[in-house]
Amino acid sequence: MISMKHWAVFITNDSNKSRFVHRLLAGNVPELAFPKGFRGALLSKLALERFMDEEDRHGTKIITQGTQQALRTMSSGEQKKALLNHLFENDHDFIVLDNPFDNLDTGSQKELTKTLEEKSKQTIFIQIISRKEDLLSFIENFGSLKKDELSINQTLEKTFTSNEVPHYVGSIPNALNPIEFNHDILIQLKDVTVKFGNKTVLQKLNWTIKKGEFWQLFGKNGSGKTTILSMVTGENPKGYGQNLFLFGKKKGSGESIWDVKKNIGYFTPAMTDKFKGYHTIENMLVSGLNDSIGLYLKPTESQLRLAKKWLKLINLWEEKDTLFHDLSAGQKRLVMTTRAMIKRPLLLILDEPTAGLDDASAKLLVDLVNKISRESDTATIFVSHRKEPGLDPDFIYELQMQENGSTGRVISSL
Ligand SMILES: Nc1ncnc2c1ncn2[C@@H]1O[C@H](COP(=O)(O)OP(=O)(O)OP(=O)(O)O)[C@@H](O)[C@H]1O
Repeated sequence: MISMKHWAVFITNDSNKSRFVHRLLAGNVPELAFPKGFRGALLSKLALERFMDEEDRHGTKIITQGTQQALRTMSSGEQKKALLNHLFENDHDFIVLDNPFDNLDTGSQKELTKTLEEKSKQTIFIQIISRKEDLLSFIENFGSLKKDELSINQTLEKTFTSNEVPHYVGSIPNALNPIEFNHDILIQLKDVTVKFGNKTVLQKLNWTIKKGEFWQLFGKNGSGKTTILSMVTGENPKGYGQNLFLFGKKKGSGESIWDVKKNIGYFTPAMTDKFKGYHTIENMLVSGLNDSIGLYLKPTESQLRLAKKWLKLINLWEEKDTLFHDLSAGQKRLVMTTRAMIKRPLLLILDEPTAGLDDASAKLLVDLVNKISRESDTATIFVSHRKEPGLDPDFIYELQMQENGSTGRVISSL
């Protein structure tokens, strides 16, 4: 009988995680002393992405056979549960859990913890982990991955080396061409309801976002956070015919999607993961001024001067010619947040910007967002399941799931 030795492998933004996971699944990590022929499976965002692609391209339902709904339209929690059930139904000796709690609300985290605890008697788990608070309590073997090198640590304490968080230098740079908007209210939802088929997802929501306000959008998996964001960005056709006002205009009153988008800076980590281009980080920043990903026009002197100010602020000026592709995950997030902010939009939307980051990088990003909110009159919506230590929003908009759709409530933290 094989002993149930579970592992946590701590990674930082410098670790070559995907190479390591690949080696693990191929049975190529002798440090863990797994028997030959041990069969492993992977619970990760990438694994989910593959199932979604398969469904999009060939209509093949593999992990959601019991339902009509497309995997891609499910909430993160629903997707993870579907994949985990699928993995448990098949015979595996070990399962690699790549940051399993990312994108999960606290209720779903507890539920997942319980399931994993139960299953830990039959299946070996290897938790790839970047936030200390996520450690599964039944794990007693620890390693850390620096670049490609796995070191085995005797104790948990030895696994964590403190990362110094540097401070930002200077203040948030001004806009090149400030956006003219002379009203106080940016976004207003009055009794907005959204249904998919028979299912009501949002029920009579009321939300007013004013200039300069800092909001955290909070709610369980499946409560409708992504849906409400797609109403705010004007992308969701379900906004037509409702009392939805975007930057002073009623949705459907002849405004184009670009009229709305020019006022918004948007970042979600999926943008980074999918971004395959080879651009310098300087060009990446400048492209944020044109709302494009690549850079199609030669940047002007004033655009380059502005990019320099931002790069100095985030301590990446020395790296201006580095390819975006070659940055660490934490640096990429800082660049993408800055890129979303460089035009000084009226509204900055950051959708789970800290998911998958280690503690030090998450803190760095949170500090930047607090600073942006303090020093500019851009309003911010920060979506996160975690109570991010140090995040300092003015208000929380909480979606509360009810039987007939989520309702919203405002919690002031002023
Ligand atoms: N196009 C669609 N068709 C059917 N159902 C949908 C569609 N889009 C979303 N839903 C459902 O609406 C609900 C809300 O989904 P949404 O993605 O907005 O939640 P969320 O709060 O963002 O979740 P998470 O935190 O897990 O990302 C979910 O139950 C989801 O399955």
